[in-house]
Amino acid sequence: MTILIAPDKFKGSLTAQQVCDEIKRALLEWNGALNIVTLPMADGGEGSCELLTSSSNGKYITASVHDPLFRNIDARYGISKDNRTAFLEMATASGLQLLKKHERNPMQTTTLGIGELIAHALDLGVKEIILGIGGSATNDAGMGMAEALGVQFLSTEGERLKPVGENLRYIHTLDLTNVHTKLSTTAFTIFCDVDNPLYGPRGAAHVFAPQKGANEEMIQILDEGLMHYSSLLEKTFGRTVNFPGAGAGGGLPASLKVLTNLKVVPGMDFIIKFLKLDEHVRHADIVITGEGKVDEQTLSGKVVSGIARLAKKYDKALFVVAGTCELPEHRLEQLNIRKLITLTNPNVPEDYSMKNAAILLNQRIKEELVQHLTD
Ligand SMILES: O=C(O)[C@H](O)CO
Repeated sequence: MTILIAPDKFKGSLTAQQVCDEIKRALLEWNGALNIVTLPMADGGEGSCELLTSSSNGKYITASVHDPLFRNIDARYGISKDNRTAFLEMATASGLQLLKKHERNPMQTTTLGIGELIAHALDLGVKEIILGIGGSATNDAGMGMAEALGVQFLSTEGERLKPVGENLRYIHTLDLTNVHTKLSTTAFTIFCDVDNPLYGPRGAAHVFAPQKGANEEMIQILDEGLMHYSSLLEKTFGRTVNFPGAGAGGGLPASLKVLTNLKVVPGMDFIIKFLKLDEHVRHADIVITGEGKVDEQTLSGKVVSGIARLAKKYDKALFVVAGTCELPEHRLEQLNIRKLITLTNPNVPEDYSMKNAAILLNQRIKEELVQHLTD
């Protein structure tokens, strides 16, 4: 029997690799003859750069860049073994996790750092850049990133503007004289965690700026800035930049769209294709996936729903392991799960379950999954 184990991380307690290892150990303790394939997963968000780098037998490169508040930090990206492809995650250089809560302010934050990482990879001579965006602290529509790649943003008076969200509304001209020469010859793919447009009620400012520290007044200013920048880019380059996904990462895809030959794809679809997951699921008899918390978000393009889609396509029995499940039974039906196994229990405090997730996982697999397979 071939069993595929392809879970996401259990955020705050186990990495995807640890979840794989624990499930595998429990199953082999039951039956050492099982053929087990483990594939630690990510959905395009946190952990994707590691996933893509390790599945390409790649290595990591560290560069000194600027964080969202222009402070120096070291950030890393992956590069494939053949040095052809670089794998970057926006959040490593421009992410919310780099700021303390009181520092969050999308009027003053920049994507300069992720642009510097891109420039570093271009200087190394990669032919392809794959960039995961989301979890950002910014709403500058990629202005900082573009500046790191050689664009200068000028005001009506011809003065250089600092690349932060607040200044989008003041951009009058883009000076492209010193734009990085490799931008036009390098393939760019962005994978996004959301499909929001650049501006408007579902745009970057209205939907994501509040979590980055914006109040109502800032949201209005940022949204107007995005609208202004969008029409300037359309006039200058003749390309539409208010497309689905342009509102991800504080609007960064808008700038990349006009500077490169950009492809924008949903994160999970990209990972499924990159890891050839179709093949793995097709060859398995049983598929096990999971994540820390199964909830409404699980149903919209996360690892569990992506794997569930494939299990359904190839008619494979699907088992889901979760720290907790907050979805009612009828919402779970669409995932077509043979059995859902949860680690938490109403009588046990959540932090106990989080701390002891590895032990609990081993126990539950033996008690519930093995039991089910034996029956
Ligand atoms: O970074 C952000 O703005 C959100 O994660 C949506 O992409």
